[in-house]
Amino acid sequence: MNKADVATAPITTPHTSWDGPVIELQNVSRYFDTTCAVDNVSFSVPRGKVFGYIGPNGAGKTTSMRILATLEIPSQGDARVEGLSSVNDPDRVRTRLGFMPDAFGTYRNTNCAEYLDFYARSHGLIGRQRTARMRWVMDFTGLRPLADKPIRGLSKGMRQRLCLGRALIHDPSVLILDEPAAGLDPRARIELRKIIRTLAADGKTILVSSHILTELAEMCDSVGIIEQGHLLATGSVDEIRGDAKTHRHVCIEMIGETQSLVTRLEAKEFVTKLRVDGSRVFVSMTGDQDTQADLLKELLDAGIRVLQYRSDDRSLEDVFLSVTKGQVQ
Ligand SMILES: Nc1ncnc2c1ncn2[C@@H]1O[C@H](COP(=O)(O)OP(=O)(O)OP(=O)(O)O)[C@@H](O)[C@H]1O
Repeated sequence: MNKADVATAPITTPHTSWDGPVIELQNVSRYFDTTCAVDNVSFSVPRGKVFGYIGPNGAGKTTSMRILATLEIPSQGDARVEGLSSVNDPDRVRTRLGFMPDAFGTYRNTNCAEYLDFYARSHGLIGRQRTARMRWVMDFTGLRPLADKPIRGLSKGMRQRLCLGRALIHDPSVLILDEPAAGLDPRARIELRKIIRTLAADGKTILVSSHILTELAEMCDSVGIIEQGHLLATGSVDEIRGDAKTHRHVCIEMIGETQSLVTRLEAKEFVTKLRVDGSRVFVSMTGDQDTQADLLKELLDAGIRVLQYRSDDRSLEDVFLSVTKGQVQ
């Protein structure tokens, strides 16, 4: 390929036709002296999906992400990007992934455009290809009006965008985002969520960590909960919530004393748990939405004066608290 061909080549890194898991951790462990930061962790993410990595401080999220990003060597196991080993093939892995670390290290005297240009050059982008890629990243992240602004003058939200832009500059097929929403205001978080979903819709495979669990619920196709290096649960958000399709939690608020309602509910085989709090009765039950709707009809037909009848599905926070022990290492 001559120089002119390179300059007019499509602005994408070559993506493989790999159709296996795009991200894969296989029995990864990492020790720091006696601390086991990551303990035999395995999970995989298919192309175009977003995997949320949830855990308290010191759980091992950053260490696992750094291993995948070729910045840390595992004590055991392997991490793979499009089938390539982060341990044995780090150079090729780096061409396929963009890493947004939780701490933003910058050269403070540079401006946004210089910063992105530096990373574009580091990835070997040249000529019109580099210019076009820079333009795309600035437009996508909304940084174009700030191109000449010194980095030291950027808000937290804009810094995060710049850091994401840096991770995207070489058009990687995999993105690893370590706590990208930390410190952002609500609007910036919503915007970040949209950006991540847009990138996934474009075929990028994304591993994102957060302490902000409800954020992950909306953004991720599947999640993993990690604590003290152990992956405690993985699955889709519904699976993690405890099979929401077959287990339901309903809050019934009524006018009048609750005893007649409680007696009626206790007689139901599908009711597994009851708790009364003033005029409200919290019901755990097996069954689907028809079971839930039929119960409401029965209560109304029986003359029970229902004021409110609402699903009280467990939030990810509840799941997180019940799965983890609150231990920090
Ligand atoms: N370079 C290192 N040397 C020694 N211990 C380390 C090192 N890196 C991480 N650890 C330890 O490994 C454990 C996991 O840390 P890690 O940063 O991966 O957790 P995390 O889930 O990302 O936490 P946070 O949410 O606070 O960033 C912690 O006990 C941490 O102190």
